[in-house]
Amino acid sequence: MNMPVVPGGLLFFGQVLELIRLPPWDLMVQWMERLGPIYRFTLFGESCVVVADPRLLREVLQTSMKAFQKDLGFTYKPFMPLLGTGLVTSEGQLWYTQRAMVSSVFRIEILEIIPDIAKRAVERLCTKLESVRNTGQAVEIGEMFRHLTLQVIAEAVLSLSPEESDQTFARMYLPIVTEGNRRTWYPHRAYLPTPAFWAFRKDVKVLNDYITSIIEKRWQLRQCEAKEPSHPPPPASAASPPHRQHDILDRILGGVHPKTWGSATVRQIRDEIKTFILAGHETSASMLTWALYEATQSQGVADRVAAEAAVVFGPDASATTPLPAADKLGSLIYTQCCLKEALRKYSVVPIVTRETVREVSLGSGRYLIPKGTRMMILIQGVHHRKDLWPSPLTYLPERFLKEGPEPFTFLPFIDGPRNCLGQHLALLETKIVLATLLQRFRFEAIGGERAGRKHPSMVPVIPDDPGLMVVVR
Ligand code: HEM
Repeated sequence: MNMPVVPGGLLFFGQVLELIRLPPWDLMVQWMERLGPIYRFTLFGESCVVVADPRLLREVLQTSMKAFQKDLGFTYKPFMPLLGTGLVTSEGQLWYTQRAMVSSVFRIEILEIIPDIAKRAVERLCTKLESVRNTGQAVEIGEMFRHLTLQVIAEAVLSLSPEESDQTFARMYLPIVTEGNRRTWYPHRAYLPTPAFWAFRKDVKVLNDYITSIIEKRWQLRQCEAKEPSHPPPPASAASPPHRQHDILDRILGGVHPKTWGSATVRQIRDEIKTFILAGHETSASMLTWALYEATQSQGVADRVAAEAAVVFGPDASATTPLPAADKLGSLIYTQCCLKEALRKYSVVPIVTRETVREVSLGSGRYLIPKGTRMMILIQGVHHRKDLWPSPLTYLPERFLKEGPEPFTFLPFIDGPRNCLGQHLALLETKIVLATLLQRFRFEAIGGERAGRKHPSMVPVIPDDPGLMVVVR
């Protein structure tokens, strides 16, 4: 393969012992600093190629993308019961059709309702924070952000109320995510018939039944509405929420022809919905957590966000102040830079993997990669390269005030045709939240230097236990 190889390692097992000691992506970045932006190592007898070079990544993610597929047997395996054949994990024609169907919903249509949903969610959080303000009581803000982002995505996708999101949905959903994370590091948990194994199966079934029932009832409701537009609304339920807006489910159902309606369509929509919710809340919560952490470390950053918020929301903005028009929200420029810099410095998703489906040559024939090779796109490596990002470990939101960045050098949402569908939603939602919080409160992180330490194994990357504890003033 004509590229540097990580030295040492055990026969067959390769570098596995080294990789479980440090956060593996931190170690891979150290290897990158020694060996360069493309190298390989061995894991359980398989060759893994790590890439952190923008030009080569353009080939992997764009120009030669057909030679690569998602690595379903490895990275995504523990989450397959949630992701199914949704957008993140589908391939070929199915991916193409589904992506075409929801692209404009995520890029344009849904963005109209996100600011109001985010505003309501952050106001609920402000009420909770008011109750601990100046008491000296510390709260774990990361957990609060996870609830907030789950409420936002659950309302945008299914019009769920915050209570349904926190109580019914979070209770069904979060144990599955927790077990999925455990299975990433202890894959045997997916095979041994322990109580956790059976609980996981039951949790997945309950969640599937719940979402299927919402989809089927909503479909029937839409059919009635189409036949009889003045039909009195049915009693409020998850299928017909009291304040049902034109949510993502409605927009997807609007594109389904009655002739194609059936259990296969329902299953596919169910997998898409589970995918949007999984892909769309922990990542955004992690970005918010790190951006807030950095604001606790620099009063200058916190004050600048607060000043920008005062201009955009009004100096005395409160729960009842309506949000300004969408174009004015675009003026939260520095706030957005803070979020982007958090994505760069902490690389919330530090790595994504692919597998070659045929032999492929990269770098104008310099590297010949055999079929079946695992490709590791080292996002954190690209974000921490000193030649691309001077002083890479320093948090400098101003970097994003300039033109750029150069293509394939800023990859929190990757790039190319399979880039993140929810990136605009995520940045819009979180800039409203961050600006509101820093305008109204001052936060102090407790725990000293430990507060900024990354959890060694969780993806998206979050602070290490006990999370980001803050006192509110
Ligand atoms: C800070 C927030 C987010 C980050 C860092 C993030 C990151 C990513 C990354 C790295 C990928 C590529 C995964 C791969 O290639 O294997 C991805 C794909 C995806 N993301 Fe996000 N994401 C975020 C928010 C969201 C939100 C809010 C949604 C909303 C539903 C979302 C939906 C998706 C979907 C559907 C895909 C698959 C796209 C495709 O393959 O066509 N993401 N995201």
